[in-house]
Order: sequence, then C-alpha cells, then structure tokens
Amino acid sequence: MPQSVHFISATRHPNLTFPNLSPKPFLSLTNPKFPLCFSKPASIRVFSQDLNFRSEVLVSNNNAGASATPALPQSPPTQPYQVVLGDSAAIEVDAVTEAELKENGFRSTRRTKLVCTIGPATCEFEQLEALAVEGMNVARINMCHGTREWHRCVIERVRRLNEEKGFAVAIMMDTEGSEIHMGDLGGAPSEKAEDGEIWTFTVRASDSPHPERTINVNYDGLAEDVQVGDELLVDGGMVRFEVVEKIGPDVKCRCTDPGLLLPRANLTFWREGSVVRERNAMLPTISSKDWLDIDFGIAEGVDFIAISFVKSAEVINHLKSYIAARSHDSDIAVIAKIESVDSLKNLEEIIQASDGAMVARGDLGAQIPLEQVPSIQQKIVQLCRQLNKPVIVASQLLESMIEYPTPTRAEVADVSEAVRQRADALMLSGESAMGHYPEKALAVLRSVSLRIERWWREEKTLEAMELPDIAFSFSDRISEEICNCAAKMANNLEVDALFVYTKAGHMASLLSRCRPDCPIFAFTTTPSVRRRLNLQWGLIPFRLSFSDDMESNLNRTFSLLKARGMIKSGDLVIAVSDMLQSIQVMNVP
Ligand SMILES: Nc1ncnc2c1ncn2[C@@H]1O[C@H](COP(=O)(O)OP(=O)(O)O)[C@@H](O)[C@H]1O
Ligand SMILES: C=C(OP(=O)(O)O)C(=O)O
Ligand SMILES: [K+]
Ligand SMILES: [Mg+2]
Repeated sequence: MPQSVHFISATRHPNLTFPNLSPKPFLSLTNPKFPLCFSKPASIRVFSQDLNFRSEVLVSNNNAGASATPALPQSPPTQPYQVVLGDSAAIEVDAVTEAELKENGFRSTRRTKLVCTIGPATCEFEQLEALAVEGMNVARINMCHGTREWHRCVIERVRRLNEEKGFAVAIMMDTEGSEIHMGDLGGAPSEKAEDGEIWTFTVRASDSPHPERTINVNYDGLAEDVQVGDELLVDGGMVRFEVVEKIGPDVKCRCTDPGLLLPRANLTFWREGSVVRERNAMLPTISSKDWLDIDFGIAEGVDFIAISFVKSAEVINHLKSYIAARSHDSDIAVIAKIESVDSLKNLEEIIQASDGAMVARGDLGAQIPLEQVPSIQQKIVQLCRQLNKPVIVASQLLESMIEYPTPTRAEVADVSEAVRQRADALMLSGESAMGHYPEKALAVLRSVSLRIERWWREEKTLEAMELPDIAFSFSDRISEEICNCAAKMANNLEVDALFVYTKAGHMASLLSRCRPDCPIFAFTTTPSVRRRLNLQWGLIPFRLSFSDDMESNLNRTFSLLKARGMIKSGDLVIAVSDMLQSIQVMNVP
C-alpha cells in the first residue's frame, strides 16, 4: 500500500488548509530508530492510498497516445536508445546506464562518476564514443593545451554524440590559470636534463634556433623572486634543479634529479622546506587569456568551468556574477580547483562559494609536501560533502596506464581509497588525454568503483558521517530534512530506488549528499540540469517533463520506465519532490 508524508509549509502553500490526520500508518512503516525531525510549524500529512487506483490510472495513461512498448524498435537507427512518445511523454536517460540497469538491476549501477580529460588520444568521434560507452560522465578539456578551434571541435563532437547516441556527457572546461610554466621547448617533444648539468631559465624570448639547455619561462618576475640555493621542481618534482646563480633576467640552475622536461611543464620553487609563494600572490587567478577562454566556454555553453589555482572565494563570486550576466540561463557550474597553499588556507569559503571542487593533486603535490596530500584529500572530500558540493579526485590515479595496459596495485589502492571516501567523481588526465590505453584506464576506474561501492554496502561497519544543516531559508530546511529522512528510510526499508522530481537539481544533490544504499533516479525538466547532475554521486539523471501533480508524475514515470524495462512491478520506491514537499513510499504497480 503506498504511503506518504507531505510537509506542507505555510510559506510555500499559503492558501492550503488540511485536516489533522493520524500519523499512524506512516510511523508503523519506519524503523523505530528513525527520527522524524522538524522543529518549526511544518505540518505533516500522512495518508495511504489504494493501489488499485494507481493501477487504473496507469492503464489509462498507457492507453492514451502511442503505446510505449512498440516505440523502441521504431526509433530511428541514429537514436537507438531514445523512446519518443510524443514530445511531452519523452523520457531521456543515459544509454549506458539504461543498459546497465536492465542487465544488472538497481543495486549494481555505479555510483562514482568518471571524468576523462580529452586530448590527442581521445578527440576523434569514435574515440569519444568508446569512452562514453565505457562510462565517461564528463569530458574535460584543458585550456593549457591545444587551440580554441581544437576544443570547439571536441565540444561539437561530444554534443553530436549526446544527440545521436543518447548519452548525456557533460563538458568541463579547465582554465590554464596563472601558474608559472616553461615554454614549448621550441617545438621539441621533450628534452633530457642530466645530473649536474647547468640549465638557464629565462624570461627572454628565445632566439631561433632554440639555444641549448635554455628554458623559457612565462613569468617576468622570475629572477627577482628566486634566491641562490632555492630548489626548482619541474612538474611537481619529476625533474629537480638547484638555483646556483642569477644573471639579469636569467636564472642558472644545476640539475639535481635528472629526467625528461616536457613542453609547458609547471615550475615551483622551494625554500627551506616550503613552496615560495611571493610570485604566486602577484599573478591573477584568472589571467587575460583565461577570461578569453571563459568567454569561449560561455559561448559554447559548457556545463562546468573549473578554475585553476583558486586563492580566495572572491574570484569565484566574481566569475559567477560574470557568467550570470553573460549566459542566457546562467547554469554553468563553477568548480574550484584546490591545488595551492593559498586555496588550503581559505578552503571553506572557497568551497562554499563554488558549485563544486576538484582535489587537483598534481599541482597540490608540488606545493605541499607529498605526504600531506592524502589527509588533505580526505579533508576536502568530507568538507565538500558536508557543504553539499560535488568533489572530484584528480591526477595520477592510474598514471602508469599512460604507458602500460595494467595499473599498479598501488594505483588500484589509491582509486579504491577515493571511492571509499565517497568522492563524487574520479578523473583521468594524461591516461585519457595522451595515453596508450584510455579505454582500459576508464574500465579500471569503473570496475574498481563498482567493487568498492559494493564492498562498502555489504560492510556496514563504515563510518556514518554527521551532516550539518546547510539550509538558509525555512523552505530549504524542509527540503533538507525530507532528503535526510528519505535517504535514511531508503536504507532502513531497503528500497530499490529513490525517485526525486527536481527542477533545479537541488533536492537531487541533497539526496546524493546522504550517499544512500540505493541509486537515485533524478527527474528534471532541463537538459543542462540533467548534464550537470551527471557529476554527482549516485544520481541517475533523467530528462522528463513533469507537472506539479505528483500523482500523475509518478504514474507517468512508472509507465515510461516499465515500458523500457528499467523497473518492474513490485519494486519498492521512495519518491520525493521539490514541488510538493513530500515523501512517498510505494511498490511499483
Ligand atoms: N588538448 C590537448 N592537446 C594536446 N595535449 C594534451 C591536451 N590535453 C592534455 N594533453 C596532454 O595530456 C597531458 C595530461 O593532461 P593534463 O593533466 O590535463 O595537463 P597538465 O599535465 O598540463 O596538467 C598534458 O601534459 C598534455 O601532454
Ligand atoms: C588537475 C590538475 O590541474 P592541471 O591538470 O590543469 O594542472 C592538477 O594539478 O592536479
Ligand atoms: K588547467
Ligand atoms: Mg593543476
């Protein structure tokens, strides 16, 4: 028998009056440990409904318009996964998720999302499709590399992939930022620095041909800021030098850890055990080139903009107002990359101001001692979840797979740890951008995620995180309580899925924040919200047009999903919605 609890707040429904109904049918369903808590005058309305009534509605719904079942084979060959029942009845879901749900059921769908950096190894349409099939949720383009034309072409291909093949891959643009980096080595793919060699780092434009053992640097204040005796780390320590002499704008360095210098590798200077930060403070977080890239991202309608080397919340607030003033629907999410000492100092404000964060371990590990990176990763992942912001763990997850078809055991352990921490997403960088085995690397992320998620559900010994209240308004407070309660009920009642009807995605992310045992089907009316929800843990975003009438929404959803074989009669579902603040528990008729 379907049962529901409605939270009707006076602020939301000023004209509503309702009878004082007994809460017994609802409470008898719940685990006695479950605290149904709300403190302000939100009223609860609890009622049970006759299941037969739903069945009748369902039948009539199915009979209205085209029948759902035969629609699948009639779909055009370029859209093999889309069922179209006339515009208003269409439901769209990621093709791979749909296949997974049908094959393995709710419990085994992957909760951890996967981000792939697109580069020369993965930019062709077929290569992008192979990644989408393997589970890529978000394609990342790194504006440090390639031309805008190149990136435009990748964006266009991802869009085409979504349209033609039924995926919902989101696009994340990552800014170059004002990090100090080397030039492009006069076109050489790499240069070898040997132990004891003296190299010159200079801000002078290089003559051609490129002088031997000379590296161009993009920061004019270089010679002023460094001191003889400073340590220079290339690419976070892949090659090391010691500063031995300063001559005008040139800095002479002796190689102390030999290795390969790659074009545009980043540079950090260390003095007495910490990174030298004076010069970083001088550089703007968003350079003039970054602003042009941001304009490009807005014009192309990317879903996320990730900002490199964020130092404070102000820059995020500034960028968010800039985007809001320029993009029509202003729903580009801003992701703060945590990769500098400054970002760690202002961590909470930065995350609070952003729409999500990335633990950018590549540069972070060049700015703080390496052994501090794991605990800081854990802290950022936890803080993001507490503040309800999606978090991506990035860089070197499967670094050896750039060259080899199998990861090291240590890499598998690192991926497992990020999944165990319940980060929203994992990211591939070089592995997918320029590695030899992009699809294999993605397959490793996928299989490790699935395995660790299952292990975590089976081993109920893992810690339950205290989630602080985050809402500012009373209405948001109700949404938050509903989601916390619904997620807890879902675990206690062992339901098959949570359904959430959400226009802007907020209720969906509140449910995701609770990391419930079952997957969360998030129904949203807007394609861009659907793509954005693709970054968040456990959410299966669907695009569906729905009304304010939950009764008819549920009936339509059941009918559409049953027709596609994604749910079946008897499945136990908890539904919440942000139109009518309510929790409903029911078996699929
Ligand atoms: N658009 C691109 N064009 C060419 N090479 C790229 C591109 N994107 C990434 N790469 C390659 O993949 C490597 C790893 O990517 P990423 O981690 O995003 O950049 P970085 O190493 O600069 O931080 C880069 O160093 C670069 O060699
Ligand atoms: C993700 C990172 O940023 P990028 O690849 O742009 O340097 C990082 O530093 O870990
Ligand atoms: K970048
Ligand atoms: Mg970085």
